[in-house]
Amino acid sequence: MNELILEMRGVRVDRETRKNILNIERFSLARGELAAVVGPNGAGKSTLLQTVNLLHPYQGEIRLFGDDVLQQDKVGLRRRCSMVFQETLLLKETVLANVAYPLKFRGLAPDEAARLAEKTLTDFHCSHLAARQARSLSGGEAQRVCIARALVTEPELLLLDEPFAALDAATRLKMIEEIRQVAEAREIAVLLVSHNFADVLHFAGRAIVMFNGSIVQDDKPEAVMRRPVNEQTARLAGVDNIIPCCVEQEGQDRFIKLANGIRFLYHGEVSGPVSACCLPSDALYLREERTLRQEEPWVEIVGLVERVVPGLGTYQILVEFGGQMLYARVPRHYAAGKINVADTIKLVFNPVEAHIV
Ligand SMILES: Nc1ncnc2c1ncn2[C@@H]1O[C@H](COP(=O)(O)OP(=O)(O)OP(=O)(O)O)[C@@H](O)[C@H]1O
Repeated sequence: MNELILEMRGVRVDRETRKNILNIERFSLARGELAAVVGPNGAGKSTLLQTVNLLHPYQGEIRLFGDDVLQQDKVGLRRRCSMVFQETLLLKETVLANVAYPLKFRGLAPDEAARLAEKTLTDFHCSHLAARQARSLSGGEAQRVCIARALVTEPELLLLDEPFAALDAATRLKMIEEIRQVAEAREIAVLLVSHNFADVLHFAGRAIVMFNGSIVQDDKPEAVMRRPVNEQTARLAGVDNIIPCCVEQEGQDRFIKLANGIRFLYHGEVSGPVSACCLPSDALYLREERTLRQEEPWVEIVGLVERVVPGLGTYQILVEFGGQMLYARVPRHYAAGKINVADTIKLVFNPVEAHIV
């Protein structure tokens, strides 16, 4: 089994004014594992990272690098971790001095600290910024320097609290990819808080979904997207079709009923009350695009085209059926110039792709 970098058992964080800001039954992270933490505002994501970074008093057990935090020198353990925040907390000094600072703090000679800082700036493609005053940097540059400063100490655990939120999409993706490569090469375990599920899919092998201080789902990002644990998670993961539905029980069988009398046999699990049917737009096909085999239980939806949104590779078609809106992704060569607003359109899906929440 992979060496565990972080283990949490029955960890609770309370405040004077609020109990259970964090309530983690069990959680662990292995060396080199890349995990993303997602959840709505106030779910406890930052509290989780800060608690792991030993900034909050807690009840329960936290082990870092195999050691119980309460039995160990916290400074020593914290030095093996680095944390980056959404705000770029840089000192009023040069970039080089900022990146060298954590090394000097650890007692390295100034020359050696500067040498390692320069190397890290080069590794992280910002050596050209070394002599600049940190306060004069753009948001993207400053965040890049913060990441370099976090990596200069060669941490074993990197905690990233939404550091990319203010960056443009291209810079964000580039930085995420670079951090992923560095983390993989150096076997750094990473916990990344993000509100952007596309970033999560790019970066992490595991998505941790939090609500009200607790972890409600811990799975591969694609599994969270295709089989979200509840409707809110489906929205967080960007599931584009979350259609109100009801369940009809007939003997052993369960049928899902959507608008317009559309009804299909459901083979998945149903636990607790049902609010909606998640149907990713890539599970919907144009009727004409698909050769339907008799043995496959395809469900047909007839609707009216409301909008056609051009895209690279696929067009997004917004379809109205029985008062419901549905997004479908259609290959460009089927859609461009052929599907127009107010057209009647036939879509099909295989019920195995539907997921009930
Ligand atoms: N000092 C405090 N006293 C009382 N409540 C607090 C305190 N600090 C945080 N909280 C509450 O704890 C909850 C979790 O906060 P946290 O910042 O961890 O959430 P988050 O998931 O990171 O949110 P966001 O996505 O908005 O950054 C919130 O409801 C917040 O208001």
